[in-house]
Amino acid sequence: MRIDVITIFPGYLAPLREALLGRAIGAGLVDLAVHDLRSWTRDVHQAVDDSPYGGGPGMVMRPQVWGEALDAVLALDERPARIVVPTPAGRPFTQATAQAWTGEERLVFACGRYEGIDQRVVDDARRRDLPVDEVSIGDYVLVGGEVAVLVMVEAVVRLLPGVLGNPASAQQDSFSDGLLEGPAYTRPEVWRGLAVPEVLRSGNHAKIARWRRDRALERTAQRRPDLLAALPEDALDDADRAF
Ligand SMILES: N#Cc1c(-c2ccc3ccn(Cc4ccccn4)c3c2)n[nH]c1N
Repeated sequence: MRIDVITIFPGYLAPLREALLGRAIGAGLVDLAVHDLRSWTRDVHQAVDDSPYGGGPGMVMRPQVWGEALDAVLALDERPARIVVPTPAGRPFTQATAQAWTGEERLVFACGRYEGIDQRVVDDARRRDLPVDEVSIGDYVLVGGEVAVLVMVEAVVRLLPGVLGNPASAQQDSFSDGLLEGPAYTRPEVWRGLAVPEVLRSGNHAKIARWRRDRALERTAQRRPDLLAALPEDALDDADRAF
């Protein structure tokens, strides 16, 4: 997978070259290119924003600069690309989104700042039949799209074959089966008077699996009843319902 990020703060994306993601890049599982939007400005001030039509607070990012930047970056590679625009007004980015994007050959992230990017940039891409997703990572407001791109790239890349040491980790993720993950424990057996639940030390794998499922159901019911309500009919078996 090739990932391109266009931003006025390239340094914000430096963490993508660290740790697990850095190793995925080193192993050739991911190609990452970060581009400074100001490279496509033509004025001495390298202006990327202007006042909003209709008035209102803040500034809006200029369509000319973004249009030229996207055209140029898309032309760098012939692989078909999905354009991703983080925005607080976007559709929710979820584990299902991350899973779906693992099938993409290329993702091009457009990081806005100020009050966002002139809408015509997205409209123009869509009318050229380019796939464009306007997505939000959560119901709070950030200052720009860069942090959202860090989140989304990590969520997608960790699912790519060969990235995680143990692929089962991704299968047992929170959300992967529609439930939150239950509690996890490691040595020592007793810590500050708190013991690891006995069932986890029993060696009885059926009982352990049941206990873990019950804890996941319990935690999901307590913290995210919306996820429980959204589960498909056949997602819970009789043992689950008995819980
Ligand atoms: N994903 C995501 C986001 C963002 C986000 C993403 C991109 C931009 C580009 C500019 N701003 C600031 C801004 C503030 C107010 C109204 C519009 N825009 C962004 C915020 N905020 N919260 C999320 N879950």
